[in-house]
Amino acid sequence: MPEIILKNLTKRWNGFYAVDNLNLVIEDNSFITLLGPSGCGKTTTLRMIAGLETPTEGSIQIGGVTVFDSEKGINIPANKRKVGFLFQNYALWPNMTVYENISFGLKNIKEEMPVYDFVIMNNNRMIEILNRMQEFTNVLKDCEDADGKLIVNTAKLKLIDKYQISQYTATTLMDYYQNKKLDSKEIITNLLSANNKRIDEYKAKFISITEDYRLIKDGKIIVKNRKLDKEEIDLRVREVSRIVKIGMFMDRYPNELSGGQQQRVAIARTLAPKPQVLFMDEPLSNLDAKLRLEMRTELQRLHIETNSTFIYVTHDQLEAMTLSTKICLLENGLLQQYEKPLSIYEKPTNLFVSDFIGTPSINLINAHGVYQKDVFNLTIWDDHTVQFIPKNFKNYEQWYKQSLSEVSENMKKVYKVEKANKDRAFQYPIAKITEEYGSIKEDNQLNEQDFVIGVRPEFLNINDKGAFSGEIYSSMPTGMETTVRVNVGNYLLTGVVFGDVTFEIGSKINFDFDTENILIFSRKTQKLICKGQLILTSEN
Ligand SMILES: Nc1ncnc2c1ncn2[C@@H]1O[C@H](COP(=O)(O)OP(=O)(O)OP(=O)(O)O)[C@@H](O)[C@H]1O
Repeated sequence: MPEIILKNLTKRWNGFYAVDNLNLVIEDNSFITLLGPSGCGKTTTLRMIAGLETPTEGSIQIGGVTVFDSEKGINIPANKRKVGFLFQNYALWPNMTVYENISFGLKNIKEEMPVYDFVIMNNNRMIEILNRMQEFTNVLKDCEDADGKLIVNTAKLKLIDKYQISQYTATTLMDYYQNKKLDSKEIITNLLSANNKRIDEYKAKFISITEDYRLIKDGKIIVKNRKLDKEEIDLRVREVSRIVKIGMFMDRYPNELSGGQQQRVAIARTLAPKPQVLFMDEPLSNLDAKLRLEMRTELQRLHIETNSTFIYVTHDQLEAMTLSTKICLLENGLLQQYEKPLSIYEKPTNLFVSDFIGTPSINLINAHGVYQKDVFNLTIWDDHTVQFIPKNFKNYEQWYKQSLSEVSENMKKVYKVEKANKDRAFQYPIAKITEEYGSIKEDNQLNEQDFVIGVRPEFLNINDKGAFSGEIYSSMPTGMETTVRVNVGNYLLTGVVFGDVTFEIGSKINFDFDTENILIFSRKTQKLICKGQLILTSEN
């Protein structure tokens, strides 16, 4: 499956940048989620790659083929990009059976394709099956009722499923069985001679046949602009139905299926034409919570089984975390981070990413202080003096200079053209019991001594020996874990305690951060500086 390369991809509507200079390499066989809050440009990005939206600038390559290039004037339409779509409103045709819903699109395909000999292919397949006579009769015997009568539909499905054959081949095999003409030796001899006759006819026309039944002439695979054969259509329908486990519903109408089953049919319909890339725009958002979870598992399996590249749009960070090989996190049309889910969770590049990823959200704490002798000496929560000891990090001055210059580079870009939507910094949340007004520093007053500490809830370690003290503000046990909020002065911290634990509201507790996984960001540039440890030095 192909690699997708986006270069300087931009979509602009007048002064509004929906997607701004996006550069991305989507590796073969990956499962990418485009993630971000509402309006950040996810759907626009997906639609541009798929060919449903024309970018303003940039280029798109799919599998080495340039499908869009604003400078070279290339724009291959969506139906020629070999891509499949699955949207949240998957609308199956109500007047068609499941089989017809899946096969309908296949009947309309007409393109250059190799020519196969399905007669020889099916004869050989039947020979293989009949050579294992005992197994074959056992399969059919399993489908007899108490009176020894074959239940035809069940038997057909069983054969299709077990031997991965089409319904036509299954019918022929059942005819042999039901008419008691099951002298396998004789049938095999007849099938072989029919094959030899066809091969001789080909030879007379200087045509030979490959192991996978494609025809060859003058050393070249014969290719024809043709429609799919009914045998090919049936094999494809059966193959995709097996993958999404709907083989038994082929004759039902959509209104005779549950929501999850309908969604599976929609997936099968999308997979049937073998798209190079599968685009999914919030395909699970219409399903209830339980079904969503089930379908997530199905999608993960589907990705492995089909070996395709999946591009998935969601605003649900949990869905992105659990499904993707990589997350492409967008905000306000700009790429924030493109990495494996856990790397994003553990090392978010900036405050926006740290806050967007993770449930419950990360605790963000404003800090002020100086960097001396490889350590940050800081004041947090108005009156606590703490030390942040960085892990594998040196030379903050240099880091700050570099980070500031990168930000001002971006600013230059921002002001070069009018970007109506690019003039605000991310307003990160600081949890407090009561809101204060007028105390928030303006961006232009911030400097290299302003920081934000980030603590994931699982690193809040409530224990008697903890150096910090606080009070339980709320406690929400789920059985498996308890989400607890602790207040320190006017500030609130969220923690997750694993196991069946409860806390009394209002009780005094001690805590610390017993880990090297605490994050420190620059408040001025909002970028991650490094990870490290946070220890209390004194509390006034
Ligand atoms: N045709 C259009 N004309 C003008 N602006 C548009 C148009 N289509 C989309 N936008 C704007 O572009 C921005 C990005 O839209 P997009 O649909 O890509 O967001 P999204 O991240 O998919 O959001 P959601 O999760 O809400 O679907 C939005 O602010 C939207 O209002």
